[in-house]
Amino acid sequence: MIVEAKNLQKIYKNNRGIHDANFTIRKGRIVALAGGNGAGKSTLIRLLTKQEKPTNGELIWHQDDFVRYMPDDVDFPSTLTAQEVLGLLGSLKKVGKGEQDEILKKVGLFEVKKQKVSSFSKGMRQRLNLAQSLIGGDGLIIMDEPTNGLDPYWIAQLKDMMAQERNRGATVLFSTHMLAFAEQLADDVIILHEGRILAAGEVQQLLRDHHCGHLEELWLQKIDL
Ligand SMILES: Nc1ncnc2c1ncn2[C@@H]1O[C@H](COP(=O)(O)OP(=O)(O)OP(=O)(O)O)[C@@H](O)[C@H]1O
Repeated sequence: MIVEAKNLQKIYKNNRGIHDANFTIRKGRIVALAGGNGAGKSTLIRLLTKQEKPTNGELIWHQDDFVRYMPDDVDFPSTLTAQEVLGLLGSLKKVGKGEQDEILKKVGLFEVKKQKVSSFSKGMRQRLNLAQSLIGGDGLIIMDEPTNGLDPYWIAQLKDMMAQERNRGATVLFSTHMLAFAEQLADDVIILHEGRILAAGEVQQLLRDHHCGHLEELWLQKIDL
């Protein structure tokens, strides 16, 4: 187990946020944080990445490894090139140029690595965001809506990269509002709705337990309660 949430709460002044969440994230799994707009996915990610503190309850960490993070939006300094962005992170994380180039190849930016980020399309910037999250370490990687701005080819590549991360022992947690995408890729799922956990556990087990063919069916069943 990597992290355990016990009665975790983050309540904003408008009484929205995360209410009393209990879940565990297991090592070596792909975990989807799924739910609609305003469900609480980004709030939970801000708690997991320690950008915010809980109002109540706690996150108990069972490992100290560096958490890699792909935010939902990132403003890279536009005067830097892709190579310079990865170079800066590489020197911080002690990752050599060879590995930086491998990552740039994986995300399809190797050929344009000497171009300034200001010349990049939205999709290219998102792939640079993906690249910076892949660099260094093999612990937990947290991705906030990683498919944002990616076309179908790069969504398929992203899926492969996430599976590769899991296969080499890393744990991948990603948020999505697309339940079908979560179902295709994730081993485990945490389904959020209006700040509360509707269901959490192994995807296939949850589907069997609730006699559902798909997560969407499970979600509809739960929000009707
Ligand atoms: N800083 C804040 N102050 C007040 N309310 C907030 C704050 N951040 C989030 N909320 C509220 O908490 C709830 C959960 O928001 P959050 O951004 O975590 O949802 P989300 O699942 O990431 O949604 P989306 O898919 O639309 O990005 C929403 O009702 C939102 O308005």
